[in-house]
Amino acid sequence: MEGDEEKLETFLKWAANIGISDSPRPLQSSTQSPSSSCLGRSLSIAQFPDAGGRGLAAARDLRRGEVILRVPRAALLTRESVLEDQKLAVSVCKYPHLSSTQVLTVCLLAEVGKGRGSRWHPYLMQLPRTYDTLANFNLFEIQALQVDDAIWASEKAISKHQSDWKEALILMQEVGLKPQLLTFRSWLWASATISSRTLHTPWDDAGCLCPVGDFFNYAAPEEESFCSEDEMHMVGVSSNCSSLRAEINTEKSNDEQLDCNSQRLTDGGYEEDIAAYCFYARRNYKKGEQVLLCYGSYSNLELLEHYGFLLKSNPSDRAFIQLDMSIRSSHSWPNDSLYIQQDGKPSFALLSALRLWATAPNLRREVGHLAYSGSLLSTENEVSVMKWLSKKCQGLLETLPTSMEEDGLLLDVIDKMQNHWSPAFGVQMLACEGELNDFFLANGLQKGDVAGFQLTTKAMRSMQRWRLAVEWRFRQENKSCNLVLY
Ligand SMILES: C[S@@+](CC[C@H](N)C(=O)[O-])C[C@H]1O[C@@H](n2cnc3c(N)ncnc32)[C@H](O)[C@@H]1O
Repeated sequence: MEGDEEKLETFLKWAANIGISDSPRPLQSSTQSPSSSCLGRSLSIAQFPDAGGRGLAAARDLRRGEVILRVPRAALLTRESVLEDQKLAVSVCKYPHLSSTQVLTVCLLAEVGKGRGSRWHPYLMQLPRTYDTLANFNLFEIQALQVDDAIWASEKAISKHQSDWKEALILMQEVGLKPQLLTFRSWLWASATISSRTLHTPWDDAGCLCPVGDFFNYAAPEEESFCSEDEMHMVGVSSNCSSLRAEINTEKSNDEQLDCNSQRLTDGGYEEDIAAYCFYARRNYKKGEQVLLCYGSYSNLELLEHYGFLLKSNPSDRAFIQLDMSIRSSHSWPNDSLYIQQDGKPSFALLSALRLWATAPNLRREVGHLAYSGSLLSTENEVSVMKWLSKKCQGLLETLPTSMEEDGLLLDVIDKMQNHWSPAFGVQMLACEGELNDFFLANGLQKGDVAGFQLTTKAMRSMQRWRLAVEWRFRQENKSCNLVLY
């Protein structure tokens, strides 16, 4: 059996043979000699323990806008490419009510079922075995999120996956998937692979699995970058970016080309004219730095739901607060625009809505245009809005079962348990005994088990998801505290 390193080596060789390349210039197939890896000219594989684990590093200094990876269409795993298998295609046609994503999920499982017979076998072999997306959370891990909205989002994610699986089961049985691939567990694995790794394609809204292109870890969009929710996300890289693309041809000088490319609006997209997925450096990188991709703008809860991680510092993160009917009926902002930002400031819409609500009803029409354009209405109005917000956040913090300090301590304890157990932090453990006990109970363990580092792989994975839940609520509490201070 191949180890992880051998699997990766086999995969990179396969990728080179199929035409995936990080060469700054397109390779001519006639002059191309077989290579042992598709990487090494612009990118290399590296480990980034605090920023996504396995990822891509700059193999040399990279300039913003330069092409760093091309993945030909033939390498992409899509519904279309898998359904070249006629038997599978005939079966899929019988179930037109299944969504494109459900069909891609079945396609992925069908390829896994082919084993070495799959043309993507080396790619499939190095995919993660497990995921930490919300749908994979158990009851204990979901409860650890503490905030109702987040608990509800997790339950919704699980029931959606269950109903998708049940609907697709008949197709999976018809195509003769092996019993272990018919299980809900396998469905969850395939769905999480698709949710966290697919890229947008202009011809299929289910997107594609893009070998090597899916090694890029995530960076949140920066304000000055052009990446926006509509333009790009892991399942939504701009479909029109080929029209913005500077030509990758040999006529232009390198510098001219780079200047053009730096005007690009996205850092990746499928390019029809060369039939390849192309990736560009979104900024300058020094050799060895991690090269990141913006999958889109996501709150931490959305990142958890679709990708199974969250960011310590996320400009798109938000905390929602419950608004009474009287507030909701006094403005016309959409509900999802009313939140507290990462820095604890109310969003533009929330502040505007509260300013209107704090105005006497008979005066609202008169000052409406000022409130909607973001203007302060009066000092008195502003003070009452801020007092209301502060009270609301304080109330929210008080309703949570744990305080921010306790959660900070708990995160510290979990980190130590994940790394090296030491009796020295037994005192700390006592402070978070309640939830720690619940973790041990949920995993059928005795507290003593951790002392000898005998936690099972399953318990370690559960601990990782529990940590994500605690960190998520800690960051929510942090926003509310910041607002109180603000
Ligand atoms: C497209 S894959 C990126 C490559 C992945 N690290 C791998 O080893 O195959 C996306 C996954 O990488 C991880 N990831 C990406 N960016 C991350 C980040 N900034 N912090 C933590 N995890 C990240 C998450 O597990 C996410 O679901």
